[in-house]
Amino acid sequence: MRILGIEGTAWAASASVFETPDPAQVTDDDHVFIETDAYAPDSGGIHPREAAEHMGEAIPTVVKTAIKHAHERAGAGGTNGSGENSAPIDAVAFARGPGLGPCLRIVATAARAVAQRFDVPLVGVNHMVAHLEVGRHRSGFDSPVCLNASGANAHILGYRNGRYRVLGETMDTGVGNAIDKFTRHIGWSHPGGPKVEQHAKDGEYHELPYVVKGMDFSFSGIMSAAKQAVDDGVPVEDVCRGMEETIFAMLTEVSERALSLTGADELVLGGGVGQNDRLQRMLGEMCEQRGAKFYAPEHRFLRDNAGMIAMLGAKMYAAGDTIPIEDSRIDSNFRPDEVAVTWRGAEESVDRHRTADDEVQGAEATVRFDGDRVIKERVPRSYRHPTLDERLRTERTRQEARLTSEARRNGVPTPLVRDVDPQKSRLVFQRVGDADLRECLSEARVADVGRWLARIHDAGFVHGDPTTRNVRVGSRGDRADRTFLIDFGLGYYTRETEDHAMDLHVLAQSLAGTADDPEALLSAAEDAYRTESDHADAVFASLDDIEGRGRYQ
Ligand SMILES: C[C@@H](O)[C@H](NC(=O)OP(=O)(O)OC[C@H]1O[C@@H](n2cnc3c(N)ncnc32)[C@H](O)[C@@H]1O)C(=O)O
Ligand SMILES: Nc1ncnc2c1ncn2[C@@H]1O[C@H](COP(=O)(O)OP(=O)(O)OP(=O)(O)O)[C@@H](O)[C@H]1O
Ligand SMILES: [Fe+2]
Repeated sequence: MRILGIEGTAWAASASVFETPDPAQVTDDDHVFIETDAYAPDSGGIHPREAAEHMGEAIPTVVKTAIKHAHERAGAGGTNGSGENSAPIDAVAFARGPGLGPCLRIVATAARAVAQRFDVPLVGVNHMVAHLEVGRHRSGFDSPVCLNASGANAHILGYRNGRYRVLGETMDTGVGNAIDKFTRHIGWSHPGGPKVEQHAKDGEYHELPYVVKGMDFSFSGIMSAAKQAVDDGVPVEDVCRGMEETIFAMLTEVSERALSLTGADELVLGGGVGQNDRLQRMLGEMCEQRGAKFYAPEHRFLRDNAGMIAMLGAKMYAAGDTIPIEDSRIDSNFRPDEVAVTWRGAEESVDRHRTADDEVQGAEATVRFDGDRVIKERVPRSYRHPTLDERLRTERTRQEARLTSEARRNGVPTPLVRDVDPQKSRLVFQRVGDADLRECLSEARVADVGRWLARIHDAGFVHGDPTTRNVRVGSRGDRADRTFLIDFGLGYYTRETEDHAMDLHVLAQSLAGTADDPEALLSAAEDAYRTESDHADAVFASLDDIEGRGRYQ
């Protein structure tokens, strides 16, 4: 099978030829040819009009080069015969979105023209799914969690029941764009990522805000603080180092959380920021320490490139997932979780249960069971800078002790705190429940969670990570069947409705990531929240806002 791929969502005018005997798996006979013409702005960031002008000029040329290459391959014994008029390809795959509308239109027009010329089918590819499928394909992993760290995006995805679920994502800008905005502020040319990497090598760690909420994260506070630090005279190398240490530790932490939540033991990386060596080393180290496998594709497959479009195009074409020309319009806000994944079996899922014994490795702590006591220790994470690591562990341990008790005082079942030692990042709790909620989901239990969240919000704080693994259910330590909230380490005091809504959003994401029928469960939680809360309308308005926010402008 030979597929022509075309990419041009923002800066890379790129065409490729992907040839494979079996699109379902990586083989020694896979052949990838990529021709890219990059747009580099003279000043500032990417200008949509200039980018589109670049696409208009460069796409026809790179496509021509790729077609010539396909003809050569076909002549060299390919499956489609040779000669100017016979089709040297089986299908044309193009990036349908997300991306800049004017650029996408040029790509789609070129793809339609080539498909018509050779009378072959058209395949419309989601660029973000391509960023993750290229890693999955080349790693040979079965069912990895995927971290996409690209310019306009940042999210962590897992496959379940025919869709890629967004387990966590940025609450504001993409990770590359955040870095590029900082470098623009200090007058460095676009793209800024590689320059930050270079300067960080000579820098000392400078502390910046660290913002993780469940598996979501935010960059805006870090970026304002980074700009301010440079304006205040902190050496730029130190700020670059601080940015890398902070941002990449956040991405590594959420990746570890996603592995822990889903029980997966494979991680793949995608996106242009994935070329950063420090990010790759942090992810590699985290995976090694938890016994998971990590794969990062070569740089030419990480940054935007048509190779990944053709590779996913081949899988889709083999699954019969082609589109008629009249349905091939672009979608500049195309989300990865909108894609019906036709090329993978519904039974494959990142969703494996761990067998329970007397020790559990959580996302950030080791939990030991000792009779009716639970000893939770936040073990150092060597991938993090030691100063940041120490700060996070002590702060979270203190906060967890405080908020677990405060929730209890507000009528929310939580374990009793028997001992706390912030220096050693160690807590001793009463053991509660018989199982994690994720193993025995029911509407009544999820409704309890909605009710408990409303109570703590009315009391002026959030849980910060209300996933189905941070709820214990059962009768241990009590007579009746009860639903306990645990793991308040990411909680904090706040009366902002947006922070309260984030708790509900994290719960929704975790249900989508672990339940077969998340909608009914989520409604149960939301109904209970509505009944219990003093300010439900404002919280739900804010939740709509969070969930409707476009990430791809
Ligand atoms: C929608 C699509 O157009 C968009 N593409 C995109 O953002 O290009 P990509 O090639 O995936 O990523 C580019 C970003 O990657 C950053 N980057 C490149 N090399 C880097 C490095 N060594 N360290 C950190 N960032 C780096 C650049 O600064 C830039 O922000 C996306 O995938 O979000
Ligand atoms: N008090 C408790 N009683 C019973 N089981 C507990 C208790 N505390 C923790 N556990 C068990 O240990 C697991 C990990 O605990 P916890 O969530 O506190 O750690 P963590 O490292 O923060 O995990 P994560 O961030 O992945 O949720 C829980 O999912 C639960 O199964
Ligand atoms: Fe990209």
